[in-house]
Amino acid sequence: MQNLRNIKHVNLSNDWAKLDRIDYDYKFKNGEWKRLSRETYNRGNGAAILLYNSKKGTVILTKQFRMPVYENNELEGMSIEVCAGAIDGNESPIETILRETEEEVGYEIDNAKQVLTAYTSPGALTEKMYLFVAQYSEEMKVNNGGGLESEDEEIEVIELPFLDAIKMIESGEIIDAKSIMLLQYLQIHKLLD
Ligand SMILES: Nc1nc2c(ncn2[C@@H]2O[C@H](COP(=O)(O)OP(=O)(O)O[C@H]3O[C@H](CO)[C@@H](O)[C@H](O)[C@@H]3O)[C@@H](O)[C@H]2O)c(=O)[nH]1
Ligand SMILES: [Mg+2]
Repeated sequence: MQNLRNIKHVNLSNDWAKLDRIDYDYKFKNGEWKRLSRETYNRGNGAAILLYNSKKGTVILTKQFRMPVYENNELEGMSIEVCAGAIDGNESPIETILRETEEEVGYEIDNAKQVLTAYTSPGALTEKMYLFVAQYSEEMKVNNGGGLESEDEEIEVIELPFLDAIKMIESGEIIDAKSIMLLQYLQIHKLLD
């Protein structure tokens, strides 16, 4: 890029994920160069999916404790979200989401459609989320979900009417961005009544 030079990464933390301070020269539109720094947290990319059943008018969501939500004093840390997970190693987003759908909510789905991609917090995170939707039915249920014990996950699976989920966005019970985006995607495209 012609307006960027001398990029230097200074690692601040390298534990579960990586936090770097990235120093760089940035050229403003008026031609002035200035040295800037931005802290950038890298925990990889992620994939999320909203399962819906257009015959029953229902969706599948999850509920779990999220420490960052607790830390920000919201809903005792409990977060209602679509099924989601971090993309491991060489996985593709679709491979991740099929695996997470089975682990977290217990469905083996045969078709998932990627409908959106979104940076969840572009001022701070490198994370890009690949967002999917898929139809589910009873026959696709293969286990009770709940997440992996080996990863200390404790995920409640919730099946509820789509319209109730939409109301929960308005009431502030659903406050997770990727989940709001996917529920509104179904609403905009009228995939459920
Ligand atoms: N030790 C440790 N373990 C962690 C940490 N962060 C996450 N984990 C473990 O890693 C697992 C990750 O589970 P996933 O299902 O793969 O990811 P997720 O937590 O659901 O995150 C998804 O949603 C996030 C929020 O939108 C996304 O940021 C993320 O990319 C992903 O899509 C968690 O259950 C937890 O056991 C951490 O800081 N330390
Ligand atoms: Mg998850």
